[in-house]
Amino acid sequence: MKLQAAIDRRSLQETIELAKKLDPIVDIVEIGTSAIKDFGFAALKNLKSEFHHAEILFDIKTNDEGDYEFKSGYKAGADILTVMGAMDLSTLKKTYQVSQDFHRDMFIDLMAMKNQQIAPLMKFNQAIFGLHHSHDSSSNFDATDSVAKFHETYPSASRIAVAGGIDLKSAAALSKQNLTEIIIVGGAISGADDPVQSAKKFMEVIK
Ligand SMILES: O=C([C@H](O)CO)[C@H](O)[C@H](O)COP(=O)(O)O
Repeated sequence: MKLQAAIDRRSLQETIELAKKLDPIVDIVEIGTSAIKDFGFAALKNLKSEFHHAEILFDIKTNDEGDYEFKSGYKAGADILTVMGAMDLSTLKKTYQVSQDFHRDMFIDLMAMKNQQIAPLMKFNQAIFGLHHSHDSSSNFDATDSVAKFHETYPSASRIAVAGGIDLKSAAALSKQNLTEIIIVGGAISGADDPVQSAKKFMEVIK
């Protein structure tokens, strides 16, 4: 299982400094949606060249203009880009085509989608399917249960990621369950007093 550490709601300088500190420790560093919106690709495009170990994901949550946004994101250095699964299928076809052309990864964010709405997305068989509990939701999220239900319905989806308030306990449970390729941890790492130590603890729990 891989650890993706998400950096959200920080200044540009803090985002870049923390990304570089996390690079040697985690598998994927996520530049969160807030940073993409606040600063844009132009401010972040040199980051990848300063990385030595981790992959970099820009959480752009594409809704439309799939071709343009994905080409821009990969050219800015992303290894992985995100698109919202609930959007028009033509947008996902375009983002998938661009990801294949660039030989990089597409992450389909399944936020707020019902299990049965997801079936048409299975044709994107090399994509990462992200079970993502909304930051704004007040409902509880059982990550292992969501993964189990998704796997039962879509056994062919081999690349599963999960996000939304993941803590050490749920990381350990997901690791034991052994169905998830990537766990995404935001606040529990980037909001910790010592994000590097916190990331190390998550790595210990999942390896
Ligand atoms: O993608 C995210 C969210 O939509 C805000 O942009 C977060 O990075 C993701 O949910 C992980 O963060 P935590 O829920 O704080 O672990």
